[in-house]
Amino acid sequence: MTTTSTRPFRSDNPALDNALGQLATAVEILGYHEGLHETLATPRREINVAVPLRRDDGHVQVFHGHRVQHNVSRGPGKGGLRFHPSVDIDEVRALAMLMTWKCAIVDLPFGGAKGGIDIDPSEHTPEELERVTRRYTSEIMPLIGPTQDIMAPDMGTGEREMAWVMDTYSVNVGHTIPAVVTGKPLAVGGSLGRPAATARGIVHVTASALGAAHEKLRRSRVAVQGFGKVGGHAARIFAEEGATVVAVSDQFGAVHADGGLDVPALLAHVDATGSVVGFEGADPLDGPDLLTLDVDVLVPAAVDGVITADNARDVRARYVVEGANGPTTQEADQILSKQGVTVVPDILANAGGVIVSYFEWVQANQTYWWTDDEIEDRLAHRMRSAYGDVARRAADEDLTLRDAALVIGVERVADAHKLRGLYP
Ligand SMILES: NC(=O)C1=CN([C@@H]2O[C@H](COP(=O)(O)OP(=O)(O)OC[C@H]3O[C@@H](n4cnc5c(N)ncnc54)[C@H](OP(=O)(O)O)[C@@H]3O)[C@@H](O)[C@H]2O)C=CC1
Ligand SMILES: O=C(O)CCC(=O)C(=O)O
Repeated sequence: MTTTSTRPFRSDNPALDNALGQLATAVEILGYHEGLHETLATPRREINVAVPLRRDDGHVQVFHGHRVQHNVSRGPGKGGLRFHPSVDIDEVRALAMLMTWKCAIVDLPFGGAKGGIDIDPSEHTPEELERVTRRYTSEIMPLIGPTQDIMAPDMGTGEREMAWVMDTYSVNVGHTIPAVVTGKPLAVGGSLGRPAATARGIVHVTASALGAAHEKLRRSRVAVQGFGKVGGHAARIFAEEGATVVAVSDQFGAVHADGGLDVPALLAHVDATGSVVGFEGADPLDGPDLLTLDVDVLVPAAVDGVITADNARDVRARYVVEGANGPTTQEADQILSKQGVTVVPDILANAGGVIVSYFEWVQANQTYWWTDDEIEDRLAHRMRSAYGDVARRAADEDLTLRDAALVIGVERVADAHKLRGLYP
């Protein structure tokens, strides 16, 4: 199903326009009226804050921070904090909307939220990043909390930043509140399994998608764009599960080995040098060329908007499993669908992270900690059953996996609004 140029709720920002376009598609399939569409398209709460930073050399630079709670009808807002120079309010709105559908698809008692600061972490010392993180947290204090809005890592942030968020919030409240943020270090109430959870979930849904076509993960050839928290763990776990990881990339370039990369050696190379580039035993490749390699599975796990109308026809992978949020434009999605490429959409494929964040929040609220096996089994169950729900809906209604996932997520959120009395 396509959306028309006359659809309501558009944006000049490509990421937000894409997210609004996806919502419009779901609304059209579900036959919702415009008032409900507008409710679902409109962020519930937003805060924009100035984040002045005293640099180590004494001068002051002001960054811009945002936190958007797109929807809270199913529970508190949930979603990551991004540090990237491209962050603006519209990008954060788009990412918050994706979180709403994602949490609903995997049936978590959360709404969707996201935050970000327009800062390039690679240009700052840990001391500067700590001051920025703490100032941002103080500025958005009125909006966040363990029953209001719970942060987690996203691009450019990690366990370290989450510990600073938790500490700043707790110091302001007067006692330690681990459940205000997930993706924390284990020593301050983090959960086993969270660092690799998004990647593990990606591997589970890839196995499910291949399995549905009687194909095996261990016979598949995989390319991964991005080698950070999602892409790095994904490449490692794919290789551990017996798949052949033929290429990976980061912002500096890509490496390719037709017979398969030695992923542990590559991880060690990145630890030592800061990039995949220059890894011995692999050929250099231009970053964008990774997207059009002849592989079974392509995992975009870096930035948004990388598969577009310009390169979608050149994609030779049979499965695109979206580790990143919003890596495929709507036009590209339609091209891939016509080419018979199975796209496992972001809101399903990368939900493993927020699932284990939910487990972390539950554990923090109970102050009782689960084992690795308990977390892994529960993650596997949720990912595989969500994949089953989406695949069944797609088959029953002749939809792509993306449209089926959107329809399930949007419907669950709309049902919550209806049950709470907003709509007859
Ligand atoms: N972290 C999580 O739990 C979740 C993350 N996501 C999504 O996954 C994506 C990646 O997030 P995450 O791994 O956490 O972020 P990280 O910051 O940990 O890693 C990002 C990676 O992308 C690379 N990169 C940046 N720009 C490009 C580019 N133009 N081409 C190729 N690679 C590039 C970076 O390269 P370099 O190392 O050189 O900087 C880095 O390897 C984002 O879209 C995020 O929203 C989704 C669900 C959960
Ligand atoms: O773990 C979380 O709460 C959210 C992770 C995230 O930002 C995402 O799934 O995009």
